[in-house]
Amino acid sequence: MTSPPIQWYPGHIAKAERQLFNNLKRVDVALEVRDARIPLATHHPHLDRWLGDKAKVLVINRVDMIPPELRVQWEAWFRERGETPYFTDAQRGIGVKTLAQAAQAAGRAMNQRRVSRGMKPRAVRAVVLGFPNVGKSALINRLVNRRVVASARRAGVTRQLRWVRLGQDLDLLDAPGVLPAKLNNQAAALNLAFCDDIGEAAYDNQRVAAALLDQVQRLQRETPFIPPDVLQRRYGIADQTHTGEDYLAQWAEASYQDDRERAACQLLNDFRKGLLGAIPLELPD
Ligand SMILES: Nc1nc2c(ncn2[C@@H]2O[C@H](COP(=O)(O)OP(=O)(O)OP(=O)(O)O)[C@@H](O)[C@H]2O)c(=O)[nH]1
Repeated sequence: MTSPPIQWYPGHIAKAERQLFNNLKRVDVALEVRDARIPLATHHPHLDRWLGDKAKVLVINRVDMIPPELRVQWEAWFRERGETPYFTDAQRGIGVKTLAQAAQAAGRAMNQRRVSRGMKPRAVRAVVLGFPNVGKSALINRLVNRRVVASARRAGVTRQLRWVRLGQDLDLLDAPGVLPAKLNNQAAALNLAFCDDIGEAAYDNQRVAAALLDQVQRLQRETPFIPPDVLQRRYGIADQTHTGEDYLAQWAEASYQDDRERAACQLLNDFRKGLLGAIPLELPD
């Protein structure tokens, strides 16, 4: 039996979980950042339990990497499920102002509780959370307007954790919380690997690249969101006629003297940088 294409390092996961809980203790609101290409795979199934009664704001980042019509569909899909998604392009700062307002509004309940207990209202404390590479740091930079100056450290806060004041009523932790990988879903894990959102995992580039090609070709056949010639335009080989593995082999032979590892890395890199265009890998059901 062959091993699954993705494997995690348990030590890294334990460390990520410890850091995450450490961050969560200190905040009122979590901004959960997902990747618009794979908004389901970038959700951690335990997050809502970990958050308990803390407020959550759902951020779908990299909105520039999916077609606009799909954004409309995802928006409706999340709203049907009682969630309000905030779409952002953290690289260009799009949607970030609205997001900051939503974070502040989400923390209002905390202040109402304080006031009802006779305490003074205080600034809402927020943290940005998400899987590796979904754009957490870019989003923090945009939220703080690239001001890297941090406000005073609070007592009891670990040395590395600093708060940045946004406007009058919102304090943001200047370091994001990284969600640990979930272990038991290889289909979601492949999506994370395609997008490089998986962090400390070991995987086989050639199998992952071939699986990406299979998935792109399936979505080309089944949906209007991926142009039928997206691979041909870049690699010069017709799209629909091969399995992912055959496609990779043929392209490696034509362009890389049969070096499939190089071809696989190039393909993954092209996809991750958006060089194949806006290619979503998940669609709302
Ligand atoms: N096209 C596009 N690229 C983005 C967007 N947000 C972030 N990026 C890019 O994605 C890459 C990763 O972004 P980071 O902000 O470092 O992601 P992160 O979640 O902090 O990553 P880790 O530190 O690995 O957990 C960078 O090259 C960013 O410029 C976005 O909305 N659109």
